[in-house]
Amino acid sequence: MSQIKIGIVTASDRASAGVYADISGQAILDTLKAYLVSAFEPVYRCIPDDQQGIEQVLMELADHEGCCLIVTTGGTGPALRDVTPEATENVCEKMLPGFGELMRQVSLQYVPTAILSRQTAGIRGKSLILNLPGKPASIRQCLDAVFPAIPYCIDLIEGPYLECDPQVIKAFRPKSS
Ligand SMILES: Nc1ncnc2c1ncn2[C@@H]1O[C@H](COP(=O)(O)OP(=O)(O)OP(=O)(O)O)[C@@H](O)[C@H]1O
Ligand SMILES: Nc1nc2c(c(=O)[nH]1)N[C@H]1C(S)=C(S)[C@@H](COP(=O)(O)O)O[C@H]1N2
Repeated sequence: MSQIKIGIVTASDRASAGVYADISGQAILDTLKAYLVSAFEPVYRCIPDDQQGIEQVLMELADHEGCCLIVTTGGTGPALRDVTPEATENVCEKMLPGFGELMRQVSLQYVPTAILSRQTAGIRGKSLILNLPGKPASIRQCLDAVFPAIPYCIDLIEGPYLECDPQVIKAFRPKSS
């Protein structure tokens, strides 16, 4: 059986320069480890908020590393250097706007500034790319909301079968008739 690979991409000028530790990238890894019973290999990158650089990393993780899921953090807001959604749209063939809609809706329970995130998701080949905000606290809040739909989405794009720990998160797969 081939190894399940999941990409974690932190887009942050300061984290990539070592000004602060990348707590959000680590939070994504910790959350995925808590959710998944399936063994997976994380493929991690921490890079500046540069659109071309983000696009290159997303393409590398999707096309060469074969990640079935790539979770990004940071660069989703309105600041001049926030370009992660643009990079995501540029490399994806299909967008899945429902992910961003649900994450913003849930995030509003925590912060009124949730509406400032342009976070989205899309498909490149057999990879699902998902944007999360940069704030460490947002990682679990957003993933708890959307992760139940992710294993089935990966089934639909012919990726590996992701098995979750039902005590932690319940994956939803519609019954086949
Ligand atoms: N990867 C991260 N690890 C730890 N803290 C983060 C991370 N990203 C953001 N934060 C925290 O959230 C705050 C607001 O996020 P902001 O969007 O400004 O970060 P950023 O995108 O990393 O910024 P920049 O790219 O300008 O360095 C930051 O000041 C920092 O305290
Ligand atoms: N769940 C959650 N969503 C959130 C936040 C948060 O703290 N928690 N921060 C918001 C803020 S303050 C901003 S500016 C936007 C974009 O953040 P980013 O540019 O770091 O991606 O995400 C928003 N979404």
